[in-house]
Amino acid sequence: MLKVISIRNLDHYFGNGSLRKQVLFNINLEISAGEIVILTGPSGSGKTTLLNLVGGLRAPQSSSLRVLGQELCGASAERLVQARRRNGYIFQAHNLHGSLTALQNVTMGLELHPYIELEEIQTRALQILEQVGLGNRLHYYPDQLSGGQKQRVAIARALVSRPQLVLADEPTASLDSQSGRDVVNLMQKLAHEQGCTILMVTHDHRILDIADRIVQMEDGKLINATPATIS
Ligand SMILES: Nc1ncnc2c1ncn2[C@@H]1O[C@H](COP(=O)(O)OP(=O)(O)OP(=O)(O)O)[C@@H](O)[C@H]1O
Repeated sequence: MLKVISIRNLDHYFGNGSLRKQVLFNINLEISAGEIVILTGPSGSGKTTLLNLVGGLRAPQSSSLRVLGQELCGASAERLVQARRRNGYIFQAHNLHGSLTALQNVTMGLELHPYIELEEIQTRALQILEQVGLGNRLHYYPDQLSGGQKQRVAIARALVSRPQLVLADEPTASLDSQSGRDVVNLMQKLAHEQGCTILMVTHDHRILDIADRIVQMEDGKLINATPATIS
């Protein structure tokens, strides 16, 4: 099966000289198309660093990190930007633009894709906002939406370009348990419909069941990679 993510012997360091500190140690991980993988572990264990490397938000320093067939180790800044644009991102703090409506925030997710016609952009944005249950909130600004609704806009924005890979960092952290559950159910449903792969960092034990596989990190190392059903 096609490997969407393939990481071999990956180390990562922050800082220089005497401040240089290793935060990832010999990471090996493969994720197949359509898998939902949760990355969990204690604070400071390196989860966000790994997610950011996979997303091209940081440059990998050594060994091999292939995402959607492209090697990111040694890639130019321009190649990393291109790699970033192919993925969908969902963050804890949703990162919506406060001065744009729900609809405008979602269309922005498509405007980076110059080959998609304006009319198609509008159609897809309306359709996905309907799918996330916000068809009646299209012209609301983030301030006028609840935490869960904002996060649903963020999901719509991440998925509207139908990316093959979605990276999510603590997408439920700011939500109450019901909203958190709704948000991950929605991610799971849309990902299955679109056939996309999800790599999600979370501390939230209430949502581990949506994963096909749970990967545990500790002190910069992967300590297991169990099927979700066993955990
Ligand atoms: N920009 C940076 N510069 C220097 N050190 C960093 C930087 N970002 C992270 N670190 C260090 O790297 C280690 C891993 O951090 P990371 O944020 O990846 O952990 P995490 O598992 O995602 O933690 P949390 O669950 O608290 O978000 C920590 O020791 C952290 O202090």
